[in-house]
Amino acid sequence: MDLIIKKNPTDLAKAAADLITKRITDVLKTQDRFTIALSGGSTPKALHELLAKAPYVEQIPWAQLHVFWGDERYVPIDDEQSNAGMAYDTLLGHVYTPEEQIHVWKTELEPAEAAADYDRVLHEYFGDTGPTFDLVLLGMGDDGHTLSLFPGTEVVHEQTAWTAAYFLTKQDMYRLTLTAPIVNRAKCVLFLVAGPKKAAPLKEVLEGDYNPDVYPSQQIKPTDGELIWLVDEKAAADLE
Ligand SMILES: O=C1O[C@H](COP(=O)(O)O)[C@@H](O)[C@H](O)[C@H]1O
Repeated sequence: MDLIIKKNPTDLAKAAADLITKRITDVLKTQDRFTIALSGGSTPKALHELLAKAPYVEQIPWAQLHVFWGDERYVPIDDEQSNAGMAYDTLLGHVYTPEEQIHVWKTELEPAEAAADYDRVLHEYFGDTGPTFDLVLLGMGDDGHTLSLFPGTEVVHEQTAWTAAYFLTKQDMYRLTLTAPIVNRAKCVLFLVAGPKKAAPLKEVLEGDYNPDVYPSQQIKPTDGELIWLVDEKAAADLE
């Protein structure tokens, strides 16, 4: 595991943009497509906005990207809570990645059907064995959740299925999410974490006892891939 600490959210977004650009260009030297899973939340917005501008917008071969989302709120894409909607507004609406390479969770279906549909697409795309995404971008909530793996939910312990849909009582909404089994087969997982509210959960996730029911982010440990935590100084404040 690599831990990289940056001064503030602006420096963090720039470091993430540099790292992602380098990884995409390096990987595309040996294969013709790059598969990325985006996340939602506040932290990726600044990153997306940066990637949509010079120099990154010219450096990244957008047409070779295949885009998925780690999780989604069960809302229409034009709802302000939609992770895909946010990504289109801040990034995908400003670059050229063919629509058929952008895989949005189908929130027009019933939640369980939307999860089954995404699972089918992912299995068709990656096959049933071997590595999955070239890069998964993740955030971590103040409560230690990542993806839509929230504390105290059964999906945190999913061992087999690649996707799940469930009703998240505390938010009064359905959530659609990838699970640890598929994310842990990624070639690289990059967490982006910023702000003082993340300090206590980050310390527990990285330095505390293993307790994924309370800190679901602890479930993310790629089997063969890299794990990078890119955090700002405020989020890192409690670390040893
Ligand atoms: O609910 C969500 O939150 C997490 C963390 O978001 P942040 O705003 O604290 O950065 C995010 O990773 C996830 O995709 C999203 O659905």
